[in-house]
Amino acid sequence: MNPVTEPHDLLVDKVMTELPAWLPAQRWFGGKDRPVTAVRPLRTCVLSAGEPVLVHLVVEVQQPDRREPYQLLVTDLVENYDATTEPELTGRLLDLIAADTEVDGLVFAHEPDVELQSGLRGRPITSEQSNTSLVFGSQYILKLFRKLTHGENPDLVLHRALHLVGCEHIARPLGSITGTLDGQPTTVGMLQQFLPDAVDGWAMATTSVRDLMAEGDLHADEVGGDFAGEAQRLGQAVATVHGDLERALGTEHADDEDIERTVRAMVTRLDTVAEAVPELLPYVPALRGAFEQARDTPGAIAIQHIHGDLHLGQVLRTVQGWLLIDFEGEPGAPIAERTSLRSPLRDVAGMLRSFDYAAHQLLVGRPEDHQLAVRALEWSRRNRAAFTEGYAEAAASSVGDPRGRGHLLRAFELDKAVYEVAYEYANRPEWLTVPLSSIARITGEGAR
Ligand SMILES: Nc1ncnc2c1ncn2[C@@H]1O[C@H](COP(=O)(O)OP(=O)(O)O)[C@@H](O)[C@H]1O
Ligand SMILES: O=P(O)(O)O[C@H]1O[C@H](CO)[C@@H](O[C@H]2O[C@H](CO)[C@@H](O)[C@H](O)[C@H]2O)[C@H](O)[C@H]1O
Repeated sequence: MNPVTEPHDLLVDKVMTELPAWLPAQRWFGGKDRPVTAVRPLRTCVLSAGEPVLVHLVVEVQQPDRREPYQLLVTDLVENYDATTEPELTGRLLDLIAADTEVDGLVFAHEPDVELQSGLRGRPITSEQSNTSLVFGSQYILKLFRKLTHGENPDLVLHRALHLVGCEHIARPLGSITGTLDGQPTTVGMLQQFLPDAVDGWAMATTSVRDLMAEGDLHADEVGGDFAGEAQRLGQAVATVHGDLERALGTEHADDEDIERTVRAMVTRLDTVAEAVPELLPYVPALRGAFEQARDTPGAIAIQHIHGDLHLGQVLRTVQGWLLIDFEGEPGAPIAERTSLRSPLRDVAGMLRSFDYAAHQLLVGRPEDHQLAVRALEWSRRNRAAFTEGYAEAAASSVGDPRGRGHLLRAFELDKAVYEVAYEYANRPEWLTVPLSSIARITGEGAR
């Protein structure tokens, strides 16, 4: 007699056949620039066996040059099988975390001293991101990491460490979901305090840029939506978080070997990206020169745990001030790099890049508009200066004033721009001009 095929087995079989076509259409899928050659299931956890079925699935996505694990939550309730869009179903995840329990090898836990309200529905946030986040009531936000990295996710590790030293610029970590990847316990979800009134820095900054662009004869400091005061406070917040990370997890000084490794990594990334994106090729010699100059930075270079992918979309303005979110590092970088000790100037560089992005994204599709280009540069310079000023005011002694670190800061900024070239090429090709035009400006004009 044939064994009875359970509804969840049928569902998983159907999902597996559709994934090669479905995955590349998802914003969070990191391999959109190359074909999916196969998808195979790695681990299945049945959270509900029927009416409707809810299955947590870890799959390995195979592409010509890589094999990467991704997390999915699937159901037979909706046609595309994606359960994360179904608030009634995702509420179950919060209930399991609140109950501190284990289902089929998936461990749901709340943080010590945290008592959670259960019975809430989990609605997905609408902004398009690298992961999928669900909001429960006005209290909690659960991030389901899409591409999985073995072990504890740095987002959870750094949030916990910062919470323990009383950091005021993060959302409190409240719980986690841990699965298993190749036998290693691996974070698949993180629950945090949700700030319902928060506005992200990108929305605020681009509103300010639009205000300036709309006022033909006013300068950035004269228009109502001037952002410089916020940029300065943001600089202070970032420096404070760096100080808190240093207190929580320590700091070291980079030796010659560390610096050499950093320069080599920047050059290697440049070569890899230039091979894939021909538009970058004309800038390779100047970029290589800028990376090699980083060796000449005078004085000791402090290294520590940092945010790793800091930009205006990773900071939230709340009534209490600025919060930093998403300490996962660059989604495209290897985990060893994302968890290594690095100069906090990398975060400063990331944020400086972001001011440049906010100013110049309005020029996408209208590169000939000289007047707008001048105004964009004015906005960017004003806010970059305000941010750096704020950072210098609050920086702990080991980090100090970024303005005294010209070569290094410039190299980090250009390295980030190279990363962005790869990111835009894979995700938003029409935005490729944003990092490319910055590279042209920075390498053409020298350090600003
Ligand atoms: N604690 C929070 N309170 C309010 N909104 C949040 C919070 N954490 C994240 N968000 C919102 O969710 C979005 C995605 O969060 P993020 O951690 O950056 O996810 P991803 O890793 O997918 O980029 C943010 O841009 C922000 O708008
Ligand atoms: O998904 P994440 O937020 O972890 O980060 C990735 O996506 C970002 C875009 O959403 C990308 O950031 C780049 O674009 C931003 C504007 O959309 C800009 O503010 C950043 O400065 C720029 O780097 C980020 O690089 C990528 O890792």
